[in-house]
Amino acid sequence: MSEQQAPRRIGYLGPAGTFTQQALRRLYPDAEETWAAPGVEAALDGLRSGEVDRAVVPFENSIEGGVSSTLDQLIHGLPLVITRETHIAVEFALVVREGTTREDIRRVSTHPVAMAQTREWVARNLPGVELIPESSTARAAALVGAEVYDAAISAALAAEVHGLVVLEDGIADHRGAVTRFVELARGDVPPPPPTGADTTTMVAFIRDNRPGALLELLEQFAVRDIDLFRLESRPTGQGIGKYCFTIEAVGHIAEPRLAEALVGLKRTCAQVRFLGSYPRADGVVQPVADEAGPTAYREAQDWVTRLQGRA
Ligand SMILES: O=C(O)C(=O)C[C@]1(C(=O)O)C=C[C@@H](O)C=C1
Repeated sequence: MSEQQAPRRIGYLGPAGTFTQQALRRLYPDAEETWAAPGVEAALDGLRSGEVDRAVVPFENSIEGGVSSTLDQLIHGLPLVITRETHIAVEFALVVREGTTREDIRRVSTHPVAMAQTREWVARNLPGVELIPESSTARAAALVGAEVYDAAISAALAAEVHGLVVLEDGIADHRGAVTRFVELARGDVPPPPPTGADTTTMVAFIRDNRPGALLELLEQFAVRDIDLFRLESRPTGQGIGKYCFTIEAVGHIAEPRLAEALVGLKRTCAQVRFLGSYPRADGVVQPVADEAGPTAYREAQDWVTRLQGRA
């Protein structure tokens, strides 16, 4: 079996009981060797150093948008690529030590993305409590067990894992929130074959900030009939106003239109980082106009080749 089919060891954002662990179980129902990393950065460091062969981390939340801690780790450092994704419905519970009542709660902890999704509920139901961010919802739960906090906002599963009880269930501000998780591999792993329902993720650093620079970048996709479904700017860390763009497009690098768009980006941007082509979790196939399909590209390329007198 190739390395791509059978990764040996898989890292994930731990400890046990995170939503990320649920994503890992969905992606690897029979995983034998897993490693609960203490944070996204540690999980990706472990992947880069070869300690694990794949890492599963949160990437985007339907309420909060891109998970900055993950995006920022992918922008710099040894290249990593996304090879798969999955969506998990996030349902939060307020978990406490046995015997704790609402009146006892002073300090509540959770992951910042979970905090953003439950802030209104907390303000309404636990006015005046102190909210403290932790590296994951399950770590917050573990620290409730260790009596560092009075309550955590986590998956109900985390209560079970860390010897706590659920005081309130279904506490989200917005029903139906979903988090998208990705499986990452080291940058030399080739993309999985195209399925017809694929996503390509990349990061572009524009050369200099001038009028029309972003439009020029977007043109690479527009003229090739490529649908973009997420465009997010992140600071490069190189000074105020220095940003790069995370771009997510419908299609696979094996398709000529996507490959050409990447050629265009590479020519016109200061730097481009390819973050993978992989199957969409929802399997939705978006139709491609005839003139942007592989046959049109092949015919046009053959025509140019003939004109060049090379065929
Ligand atoms: O802390 C966890 O349990 C995670 O898996 C992380 C994470 C995230 O980063 O978005 C996952 C889902 C929820 O939206 C909140 C937190």
